[in-house]
Amino acid sequence: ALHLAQAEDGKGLDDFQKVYNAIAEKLRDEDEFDGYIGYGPNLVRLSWHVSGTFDKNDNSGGSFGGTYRFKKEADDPANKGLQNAARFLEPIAKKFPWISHGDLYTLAGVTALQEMQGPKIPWRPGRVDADEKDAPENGRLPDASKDGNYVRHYFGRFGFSDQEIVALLGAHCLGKTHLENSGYEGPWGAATNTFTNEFFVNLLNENWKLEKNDAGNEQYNSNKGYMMLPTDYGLIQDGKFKKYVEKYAKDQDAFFEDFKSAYVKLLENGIDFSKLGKAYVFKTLDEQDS
Ligand code: HEM
Ligand SMILES: Nc1c([N+](=O)[O-])cnc2ccccc12
Repeated sequence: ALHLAQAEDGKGLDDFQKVYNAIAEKLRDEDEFDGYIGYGPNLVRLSWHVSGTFDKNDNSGGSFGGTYRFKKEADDPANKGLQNAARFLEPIAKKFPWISHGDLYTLAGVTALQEMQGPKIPWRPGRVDADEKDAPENGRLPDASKDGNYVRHYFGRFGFSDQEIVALLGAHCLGKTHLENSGYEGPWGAATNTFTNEFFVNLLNENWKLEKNDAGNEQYNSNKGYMMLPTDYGLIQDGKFKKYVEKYAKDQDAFFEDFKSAYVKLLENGIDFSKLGKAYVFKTLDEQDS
């Protein structure tokens, strides 16, 4: 059965907004990380990796139990590089010991997206820390060397449509690949910490060359120094995906709307929130300054 959400007792919007603000202020303070990209993209990747282990067939994995805190999950080779995000969040967890790890990891992704000018992401608390025995085994996260059909099959495990898959991958407008983490490198120039639809614009506008990188892996590079993973590139090789790439390249608002829905679905997979009230929508730091 689905995990029943149990919100941290007595905690409401103001309490979670305080956690949001602590993360957002730390993001602003520590802006030099990763060549001045900052921690935002890394936090978004963490929120996806803790959720992407979900398997609808037995409702195992997913964000509910916060099991990324155990080495068994954190040491998954697919999670290499996310130690930075975990270290970033340690003082936040200490300052707010009442928040569950699953809620912290997902709230951190929401905070990072909103502070990087992304869409407002409705968020619900109620994930409850589980034991190490509940941590999913390694190998549930996707392989970047594959093609569009692999991506469709992979996300089928979560019940995501073609449109949801393309929208989700739009998060690759953020940050970069690091050879020492994943065996892929770049882009430096185009790596950003602002959430836009440019991943889709790049995919359609650049002329991509398949090249072997310094780790011996093939990736697509453009003469402007942009890069795409084989799985990224699969979105324009596959006609059914390509029409959504074109839609989002033309209409950033449509991308924001569809990304928001697919990202919430990703973070809430496997959890029954029906006993909770409506989702929280947090104010950005800028909205609170004025
Ligand atoms: C087919 C599915 C996916 C594959 C194969 C994939 C693969 C990768 C790889 C290899 C990296 C580079 C990691 C590194 O070297 O540091 C990366 C980074 C990233 N991914 Fe994905 N990813 C996928 C889906 C997603 C989704 C669904 C999201 C979020 C909704 C996401 C968000 C990110 C972000 C923000 C980064 C940049 C991290 C940083 O700059 O530290 N990815 N991804
Ligand atoms: N910035 C990125 C791009 N890009 O086009 O700028 C493409 N793919 C990526 C895959 C993972 C992380 C960042 C990416």
